[in-house]
Amino acid sequence: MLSSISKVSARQFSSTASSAYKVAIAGAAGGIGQPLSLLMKLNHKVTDLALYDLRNAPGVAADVSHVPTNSTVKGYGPEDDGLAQAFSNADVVIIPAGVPRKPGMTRDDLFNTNASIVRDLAKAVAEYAPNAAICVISNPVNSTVPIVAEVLKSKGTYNPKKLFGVTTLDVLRSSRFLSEVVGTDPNHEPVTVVGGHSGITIVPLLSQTNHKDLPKDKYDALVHRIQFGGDEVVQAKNGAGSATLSMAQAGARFASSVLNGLAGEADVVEPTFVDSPLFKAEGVEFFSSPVTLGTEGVKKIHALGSLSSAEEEMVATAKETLIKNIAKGVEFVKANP
Ligand SMILES: NC(=O)C1=CN([C@@H]2O[C@H](COP(=O)(O)OP(=O)(O)OC[C@H]3O[C@@H](n4cnc5c(N)ncnc54)[C@H](O)[C@@H]3O)[C@@H](O)[C@H]2O)C=CC1
Ligand SMILES: O=C([O-])CC(=O)C(=O)O
Repeated sequence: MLSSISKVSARQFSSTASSAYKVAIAGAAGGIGQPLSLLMKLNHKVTDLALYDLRNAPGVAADVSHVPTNSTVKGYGPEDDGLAQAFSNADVVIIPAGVPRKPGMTRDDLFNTNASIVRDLAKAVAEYAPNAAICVISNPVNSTVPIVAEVLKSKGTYNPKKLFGVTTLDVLRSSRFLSEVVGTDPNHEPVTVVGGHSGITIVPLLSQTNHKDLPKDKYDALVHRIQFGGDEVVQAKNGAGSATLSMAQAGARFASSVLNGLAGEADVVEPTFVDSPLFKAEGVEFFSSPVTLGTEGVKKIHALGSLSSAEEEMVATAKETLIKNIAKGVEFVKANP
């Protein structure tokens, strides 16, 4: 029997439903964008792949287009209404556009540059692809997702069921790092990760795995590694950027799950950062938890389930930070519409 992770991986490239989708990627020539474009080219549900970037998207498109799957690939730059052409009629828009971290920076340090990039791309989605499911990769995700929501609200096209912050890399890392600690196959170690996508807002629910009794030192080190896994890559790349290849796999898995949901497949569940009722009463407008994906986007937002006391504490801390990160995004759009 396939484990849940294997099932998700097997479905990433499959075409079980009769479906034909246009996927647009903004930032397609970047470190994430290029391998993500390749992985989306391998997805048989994608029939039209539109690659947009400020530079070099036509080159990436020409390259990827030689892969023999049943889709057309076109690359667009900002000239000749390229953004309109790339986004128009897209079913899914994936946004990895923006600058990555260098050593010593937090994701929040990217806000000043990436906020306006994401705001402007959100305006284009509102205009050219108002029905698209939007997958936001650009950091800081805890703020860029509220930025997109705020722009879409101002344009009257906000659909909370179709806006997703991509937190899948935290899920992949959790499986991998847990399997390293316990000496198992990561394919058999699904881990639910909730909260947000930065440091202490990343909360892995290890008490819901088969390894809830890890010794405290191992547990603490594992949680820290999951929360700060991004830093490991930033430091190893030593100024040349952050995670790109593992992020491309995470982004492709998430976007493929969105497509599987749109195609009507059953039981497609991924943790993702969405407009969520879970802690709205406490002022937390967006929160990541497992979400069932369906034909209209979000079908069901799942509650967190039972938590250990350590997890309860981490969720409480995450909520405090998230409230601030979300407000920062909302205020940015209000001040800079
Ligand atoms: N959500 C997550 O888990 C993760 C998010 N990230 C974030 O993804 C973003 C991209 O990272 P990389 O691909 O490594 O960066 P990169 O610098 O290699 O690529 C970014 C691309 O975006 C393009 N770009 C910039 N402004 C644009 C605009 N207005 N329209 C279209 N394209 C534009 C650039 O030309 C470049 O090709 C960063 O913000 C990074 O922090 C990275 C890893 C994981
Ligand atoms: O660490 C970063 O800046 C990139 C990122 O979000 C990750 O790798 O999780």
